Amino acid sequence: MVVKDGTDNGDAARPGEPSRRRLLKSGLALAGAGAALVAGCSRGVGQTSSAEHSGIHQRQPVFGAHQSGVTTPTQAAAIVAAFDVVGADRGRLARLLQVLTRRIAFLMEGGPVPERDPRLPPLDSGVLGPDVFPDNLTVTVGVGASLFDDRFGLEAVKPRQLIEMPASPNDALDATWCDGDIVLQICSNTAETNLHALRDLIKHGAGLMNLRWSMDGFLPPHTVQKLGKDSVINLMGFKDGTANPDASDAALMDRLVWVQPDQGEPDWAIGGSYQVVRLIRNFVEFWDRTPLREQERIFGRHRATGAPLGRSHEHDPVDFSNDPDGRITPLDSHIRLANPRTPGSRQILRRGFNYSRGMTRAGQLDQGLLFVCFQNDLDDGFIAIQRRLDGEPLEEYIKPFGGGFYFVLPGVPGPVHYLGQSLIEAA
Ligand SMILES: C=CC1=C(C)c2cc3[nH]c(cc4nc(cc5[nH]c(cc1n2)c(C)c5CCC(=O)O)C(CCC(=O)O)=C4C)c(C)c3C=C
Ligand SMILES: [Fe+2]
Repeated sequence: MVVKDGTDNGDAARPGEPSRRRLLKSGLALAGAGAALVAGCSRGVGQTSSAEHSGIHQRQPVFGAHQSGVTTPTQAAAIVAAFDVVGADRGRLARLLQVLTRRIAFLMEGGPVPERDPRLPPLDSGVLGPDVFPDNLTVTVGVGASLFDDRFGLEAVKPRQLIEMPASPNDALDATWCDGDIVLQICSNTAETNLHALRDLIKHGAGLMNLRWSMDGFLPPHTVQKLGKDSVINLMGFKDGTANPDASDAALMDRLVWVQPDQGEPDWAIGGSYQVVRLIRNFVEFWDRTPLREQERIFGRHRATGAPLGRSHEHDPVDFSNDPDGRITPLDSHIRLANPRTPGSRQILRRGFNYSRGMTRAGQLDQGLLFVCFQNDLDDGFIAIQRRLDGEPLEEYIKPFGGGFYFVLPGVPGPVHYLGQSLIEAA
């Protein structure tokens, strides 16, 4: 069967896809795949096939007040990719946002890939096979400060605190790894699903956006998807995320993460969030030669348990009031500077990943942290925390070299809308 699909290669954009018909079809396809798996092997009650076990059918919501991928429990794999918009035409920018919405909806919902005339390029890269499974995919779209320069007439509707990421004293920022008009945070259960999504979005965005930089991230699979408990293990061997605010608490997320009507932000931005991405190299060979006690004093937590120094369990409360001189937890430890537990110190929602990309020319491992965090107040959130961290002992072991500040667009209310529609219509 040859089906003509609305790709960006000459066909009109169709915001709001996938259609009900496609959803029904994909549901049938998934049901069929499940039946085939059940039929294909004899399993006892309670046993699951490897496909079911791997969560390929897991699906996150496409529509809602907020985009998925911010408060969603962290997936095991990620790509953060930044793009520059081609040209200086607001109509084309709207078209790009429509195309992205349509493709992201398809990729997150999954379904069979239509065949088409083999004289044309195939509709899909094929790297996942003939059916696209959702695999817990989220694609979260943010915009950088550069989108609000004079190209698209959006200057007057820029989020109040959105600026290009300034360099902190320990940074060695490389411009080719920084900023971008648009950022896509692609997360799912597997690196393959993310690569497939990125290739699809690059293909359909061709002529409308160009890739600027891209970084793959991962987490140890056994540390993710423990509902409500977000700590994972970073490449310095420490539990990361322990003190994160509870992302399943909607009222707390409204207070800390999602932009609210009383914040003086443009109306279109309500329901969005400020996102910070930092590409931070870890000098892991040097770290691995550092005594454990020193490592623990640098972070202010025990490595094996994640417990605060002097305590036994990861989620034991942190209390600096009985340790004013830093005898237990050094005053310049990472957690004490990041969150001194004084009135006015504000929490952020961290959602980072590890990265590893081989070795440097100097023969060292090139590993680090793809740091990501969200907040509804950038000045009181990341910027205030980073200022307190400037000069911390951890700096001897890390070197931030890229990333950016972005604004995550509000969610898409339903199938007839598209990402960033409120922004385009506010201009
Ligand atoms: C400016 C924000 C932060 C940057 C940049 C950052 C880099 C960074 N962090 C770790 C490892 C850990 N961080 C931990 C806690 C922690 N980190 C930040 C902020 C930044 N970290 C905050 C706000 C907190 C929470 C503090 C608290 O409330 O107690 C921890 C401890 C465990 C945890 O709570 O997550 C670790 C470990 C690395 C390796 C790193 C850069 C490479
Ligand atoms: Fe940290």
